[in-house]
Parts: sequence; structure tokens; C-alpha cells
Amino acid sequence: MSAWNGLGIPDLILRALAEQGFKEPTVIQIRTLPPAVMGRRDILGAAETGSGKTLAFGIPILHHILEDKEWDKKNEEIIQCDKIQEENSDTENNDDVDDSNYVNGNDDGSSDDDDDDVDSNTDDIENSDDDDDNDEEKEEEELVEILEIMWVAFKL
Ligand SMILES: Nc1ncnc2c1ncn2[C@@H]1O[C@H](COP(=O)(O)OP(=O)(O)OP(=O)(O)O)[C@@H](O)[C@H]1O
Repeated sequence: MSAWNGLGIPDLILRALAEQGFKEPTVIQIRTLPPAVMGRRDILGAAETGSGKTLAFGIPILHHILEDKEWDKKNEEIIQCDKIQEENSDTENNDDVDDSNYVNGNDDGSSDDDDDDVDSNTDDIENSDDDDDNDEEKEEEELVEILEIMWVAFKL
């Protein structure tokens, strides 16, 4: 278990720290990270030069950026769910109209739309694999972003 565990640091930042080769937090980081990250408190710290103060406040900043992004992502998902529900209710309404096909008699007793539903269900299954790949890709992109912030903003 990494010495960074238990300080409330998100996985993505833990991975970035591991990539940087930072095996354990410094004293100022151990003291500031739990209240700043888990306790969401403002922190004031003093320690000698070269003791790791930059990440002592940099990690909480990154944590908050990630939380904001997570919030944006959830909102996006909710909006997409709403759109899908709207589309479904539109489709159901259309189905009501198309049921008249059945009454009027398709040869096999099905409406043409039923076949479409099967196709679209298969599409959904294929799309869920794509979604997993996209999630992984997005996580990798975020990791690269975090590392860039660490290098550029925090000059690590
Ligand atoms: N947990 C850690 N493990 C190993 N190296 C670290 C760790 N945290 C920071 N460092 C490295 O230690 C060096 C000094 O860190 P940093 O610049 O944050 O110190 P500081 O306390 O802010 O110094 P100053 O007061 O001079 O600004 C940097 O090269 C940084 O990459």
C-alpha cells in the first residue's frame, strides 16, 4: 500500500504522483492534505524551503478541479438521459400510430418498427463497449492533463 493512501487523494492524482516517482508525502503534505482534501478546509502552512509546500496546496487544487469536472460530467449524463427519455417518449407516441399497421395487417403480424427495435438494441450493446473504451481514453487524457499541470503550473 502506498504511503499516499489514506490522505483522500483521488486515484488519478495518485497515479500521477507515482508517475512522478514521488513515493511518499513530505511532512507538510501529510499535515495539510487530509484537512484540505477530505475536510475541504482552507489551509495555512509554513515549512522550510524545498519541503514540498507546492504540492501541499497543489494537490487540493487539482482535487477540486477534478471534482468540478466530475460534476460537469454528471450534469452532461443527466442531460443525455433526459434527451434519450424524450426521444423514447416520441418513439412510443409514434408506435401508437404505427400499431395501426398491425391492425391493418402486416403479413407476419409484426410492424416494421419491431425489426428496427431489435437492430437498435444490438446497437446499444455494441455502444456500451465503445463507452467503456471512451471512458478509459478520457481517464488517460485527464491523467496527461494533471501531469501537465504538475509540470507547468507547479514546475515539478
Ligand atoms: N512527496 C514528495 N516526494 C518527493 N519529492 C517531492 C515531494 N513533494 C515535492 N517534491 C519535490 O521536492 C522539491 C521541492 O518541492 P517544493 O518546490 O514544493 O518545495 P517548497 O516547500 O514549495 O519550496 P519553496 O519554499 O522554496 O518554494 C521539488 O523538486 C518537488 O518536485
